[in-house]
Amino acid sequence: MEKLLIEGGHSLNGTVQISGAKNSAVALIPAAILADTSVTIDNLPKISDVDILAELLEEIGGKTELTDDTLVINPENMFAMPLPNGRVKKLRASYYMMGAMLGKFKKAVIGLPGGCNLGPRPIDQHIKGFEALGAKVTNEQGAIYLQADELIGARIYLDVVSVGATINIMLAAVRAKGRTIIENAAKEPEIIDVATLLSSMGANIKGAGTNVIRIDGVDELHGCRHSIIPDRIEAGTFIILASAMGDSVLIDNVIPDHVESLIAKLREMGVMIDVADDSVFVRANHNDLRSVDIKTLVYPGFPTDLQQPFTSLLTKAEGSSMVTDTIYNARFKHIDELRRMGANIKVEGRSALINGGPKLQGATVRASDLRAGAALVVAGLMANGITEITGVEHIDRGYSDLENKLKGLGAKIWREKLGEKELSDLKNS
Ligand SMILES: CC(=O)N[C@H]1[C@@H](OP(=O)(O)OP(=O)(O)OC[C@H]2O[C@@H](n3ccc(=O)[nH]c3=O)[C@H](O)[C@@H]2O)O[C@H](CO)[C@@H](O)[C@@H]1O
Ligand SMILES: C=C(OP(=O)(O)O)C(=O)O
Repeated sequence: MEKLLIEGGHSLNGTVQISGAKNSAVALIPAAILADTSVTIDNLPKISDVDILAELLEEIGGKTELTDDTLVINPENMFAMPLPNGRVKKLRASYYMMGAMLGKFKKAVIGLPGGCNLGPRPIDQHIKGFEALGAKVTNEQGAIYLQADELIGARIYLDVVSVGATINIMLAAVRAKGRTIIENAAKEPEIIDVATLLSSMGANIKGAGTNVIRIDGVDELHGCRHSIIPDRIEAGTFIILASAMGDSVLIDNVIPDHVESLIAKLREMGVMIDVADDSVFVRANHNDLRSVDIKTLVYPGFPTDLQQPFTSLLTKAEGSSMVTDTIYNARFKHIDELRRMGANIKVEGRSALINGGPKLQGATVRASDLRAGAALVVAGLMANGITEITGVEHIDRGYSDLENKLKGLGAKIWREKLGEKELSDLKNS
């Protein structure tokens, strides 16, 4: 196990290239199960979620070849191998194995997913969708058993706007007989990316990116080549970092529309931002930031996945800011760690009240989840002195080459192995 060390207080300058989107990649890889021939996915981020999904495809008989940022998946010998335990528990997106295997084999056994611990993360809407398509679904000892004689298109209204349920139902429905209509669908850009890959494989999908998606099932899907969209959450994290510590930073390979809600809030805070076709240039005004309130919402609202790093930035803004997370009720595990660094933050229910101003101090802190890790990296770069961050494995789930990208901007950040005492303290904590 490793820790990240950051010497704070150095300003950031230069250009950073954004990688392909984690939340697309983790759906596109399982989607390849549905094809009869090889699928090639380009612009993959180098993250552990991608490695684990490729291993899961190997477990069910697939062949995968990862070179640089390209993954070739040969699904020809895949079979409906049950996956009740093991790797499926290590990430959230293993739930997409359910939709893809149900679509292809009409059956699947998949353990309940892992992923960031943000409070309850039920998958009832995924199951409601699979059942509407004709699958029998049971939950036995922490694994979901799915079985259908045939899948038949249906009209499905999602009670909760869910990214995962929208994509999972699409994955099963592309091979169902007849038309499926998903109403109250999620509209995140990653959903359009998955629909684009499935369409290149021969699927018939209309309306992805709106709240009504129509899918006409087809008998077979073939291989194709697809390049992943840029990661709007990684881009947003670097825009926040640049707003905190940048003199002038160009965040390149971005779709600026995807980060519009963030840019609007940063401009309210006094950050100077120029937007071009596929890049965002931040000229920070980082010693004179104004406080703002944010509320996380489904896309195109402010993304919950940027709430935690944004909270770190707000500790620098004079005055009181309120952060409300309407998507998850327990996405505040980073707050205790920020307090260790001297932040003045009170949590009440789904909101955090940040009294900004005093400079953070380096401390030893723990990343409890992926974006808590990002929040602590932002805080560490802002703080006086050295910050040590454990729980780096969470950060590695979703940020591609984070240290090198930051070093390229002038940050002092490095990685060390945990000593024996640190390991035993962690075990006992
Ligand atoms: C791998 C992936 O893409 N992860 C993203 C995905 O997670 P994930 O797909 O898990 O998130 P959802 O959009 O499904 O969840 C949104 C909300 O709906 C609730 N819900 C969801 C499904 C369900 O069946 N029942 C239910 O009640 C959840 O508890 C949550 O409160 O979207 C989240 C919201 O943008 C992001 O934070 C995650 O980064
Ligand atoms: C919550 C996240 O990831 P996951 O859904 O994979 O746990 C995230 O990317 O911020």
